[in-house]
Amino acid sequence: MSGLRWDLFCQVIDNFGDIGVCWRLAAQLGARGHAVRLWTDDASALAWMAPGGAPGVQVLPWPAQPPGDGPGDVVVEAFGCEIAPAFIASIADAARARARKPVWINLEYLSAEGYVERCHQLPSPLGTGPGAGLTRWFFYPGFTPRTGGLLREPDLAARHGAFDRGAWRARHGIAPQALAVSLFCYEPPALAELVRQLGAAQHVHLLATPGRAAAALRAVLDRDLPEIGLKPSLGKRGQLSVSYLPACPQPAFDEMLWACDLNFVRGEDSLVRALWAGQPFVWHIYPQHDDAHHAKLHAFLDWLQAPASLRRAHLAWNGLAPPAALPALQPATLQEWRACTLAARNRLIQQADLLTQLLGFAQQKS
Ligand SMILES: Cc1cn([C@H]2C[C@H](O)[C@@H](COP(=O)(O)OP(=O)(O)O[C@H]3O[C@@H](C)[C@H](O)[C@@H](O)[C@H]3O)O2)c(=O)[nH]c1=O
Repeated sequence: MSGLRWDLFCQVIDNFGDIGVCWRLAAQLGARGHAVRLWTDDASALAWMAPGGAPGVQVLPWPAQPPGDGPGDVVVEAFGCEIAPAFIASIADAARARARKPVWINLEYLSAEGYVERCHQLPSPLGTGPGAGLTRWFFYPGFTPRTGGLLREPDLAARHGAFDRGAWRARHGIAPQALAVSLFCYEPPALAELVRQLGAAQHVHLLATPGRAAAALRAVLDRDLPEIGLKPSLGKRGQLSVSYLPACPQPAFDEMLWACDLNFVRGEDSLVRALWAGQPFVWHIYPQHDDAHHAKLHAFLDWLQAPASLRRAHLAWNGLAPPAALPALQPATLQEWRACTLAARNRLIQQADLLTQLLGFAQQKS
């Protein structure tokens, strides 16, 4: 299906995942010949995440009024954001006037929990208000064939295959024998434990992403671990090399995950990218006040078929077990984690990607 007009709505709660996922979706729609209006209340992160924009994608401020030409063929509210009643009324008008009714979709957060399969593609008919008579459809990303799948560009494997890992590492000053570890996290309780471990090993290069991860690392190094000598070069026992990276565009962020031997990722989008990268990873899940993220983390680890040491690492990293539960990062352990990631990636590659499924769904419901 090509040439549809899409309105994609994104409210940024905090961090970068809301806009990060919406941008990937918008850019992929644009690449497949669709026209996208990405409406957001905070486009600031796109300045570094997508500085060049993308063909077919227009980024617009959150609308006070619906656009003069009415809604697109497909309207997507990402992550339960609520569009204005006036826009909903314009969907209702278009549904009456047009031969092809707009399809209204609520794109949900990613989870491996069982409710996702049960709720994926369920309708939510509106009985009252400006949208009375309309149906909004729930679309759930997920890890299994009975969900909406994950975002995966058609050329991702080819780009990954053509990636020059050695050149990337040399450009970033990583010694050939070093264990390169990327750090994208919130404030993990076991960060000091990780840094202590890495500082006691030989040839480790830690790459800290900007923002909360870099701040958390700096705090740990200043407060808890002043004894760890940080040197710009590797080679001496007990020395840890640290690079503080600048914010980079999404494709460069992906390359960092491909280049490292172990990735610490967080939230939603970088978790998916870590799976595609095929390297060992540890996920810092977005914490929720009611601890709902505990069940979500366990469901993901079950789906991942995480070996015991990887499960322990996740529990320690997310504060569900004491920091000392973080396993030693021996080569055999990392090898086991890599095998687990690759097996998971193989399972996922058999399934249709999110955009293909979303296009099919929109076609079916229009
Ligand atoms: C550090 C960095 C990140 N990124 C991108 C990668 C991702 O698209 C995005 C980060 O998003 P995530 O990995 O999802 O992590 P996050 O923690 O930033 O986002 C989170 O925000 C919360 C509000 C949501 O509820 C969470 O589910 C989650 O999405 O930033 C870059 O492109 N360049 C960079 O240099």
